[in-house]
Amino acid sequence: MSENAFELRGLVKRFGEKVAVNGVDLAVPTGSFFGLLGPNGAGKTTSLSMAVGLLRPDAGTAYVLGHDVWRDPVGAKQLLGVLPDAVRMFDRLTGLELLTYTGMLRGMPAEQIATRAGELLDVLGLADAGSTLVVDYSAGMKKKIGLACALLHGPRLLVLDEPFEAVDPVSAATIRDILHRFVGSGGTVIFSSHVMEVVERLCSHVAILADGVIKVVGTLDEVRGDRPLEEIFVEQAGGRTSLGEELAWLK
Ligand SMILES: Nc1ncnc2c1ncn2[C@@H]1O[C@H](COP(=O)(O)OP(=O)(O)OP(=O)(O)O)[C@@H](O)[C@H]1O
Repeated sequence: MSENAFELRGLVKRFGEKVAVNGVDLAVPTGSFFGLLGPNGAGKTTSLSMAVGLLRPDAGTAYVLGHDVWRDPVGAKQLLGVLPDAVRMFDRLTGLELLTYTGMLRGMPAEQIATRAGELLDVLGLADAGSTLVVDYSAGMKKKIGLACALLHGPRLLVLDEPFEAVDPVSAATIRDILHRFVGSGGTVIFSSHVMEVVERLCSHVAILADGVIKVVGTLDEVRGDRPLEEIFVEQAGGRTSLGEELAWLK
């Protein structure tokens, strides 16, 4: 097995004049719980979208357990579970229908789809919402059904864009348990987040992305040293903009 579950080499993406991602290199060791941090607009979603085959890069390559995502998409995607950011789902389906459809697209046997879909809906607290249209789900429920879709086929690498955003604390604890079990069984997780506590609590490795480049990367202990992770983040992300006279009227 490849030493790195996930490898990005020289990823670049421009939108017109804007260079959103400016040569991202990242190696995610197999079995790691990897947090990708960065301020708003840093290029996290753009990098992860290119890395999982959802957005074509202008340059660079992405490998999932040795499979080139763009040259061998079938090989890569069999091993990959993805929770995209703005979850683009077929939301006129119920939760159960969406899982069933996802399983069929994956070529899974009907019986296996039914068993796993039922278990996922149960564990994620969506059993009662199994017959509700996804379009009528709350933001947190959409996140959870997106995660269920990512897990259904039993991937070996999970790439999750802000999986804890909008999720209540009980569900967040369940998701943490699921991800811990996944990593414990040899899987690899990479997720983006703005929440330092979540990253410090969960991650073995961390990278900070700002202005479309990786500023710092390593094990959690290597990156934070003896300082709070938030301090490193603020430093790498360009520091705080302090208020002068601006918004003085906001009294
Ligand atoms: N489709 C697009 N068209 C034009 N510009 C885009 C597009 N997608 C992203 N961008 C720009 O690329 C930059 C990086 O955006 P991206 O969504 O990757 O950031 P992010 O780190 O995920 O931010 P956030 O934490 O706010 O979700 C931003 O300046 C954004 O405006």
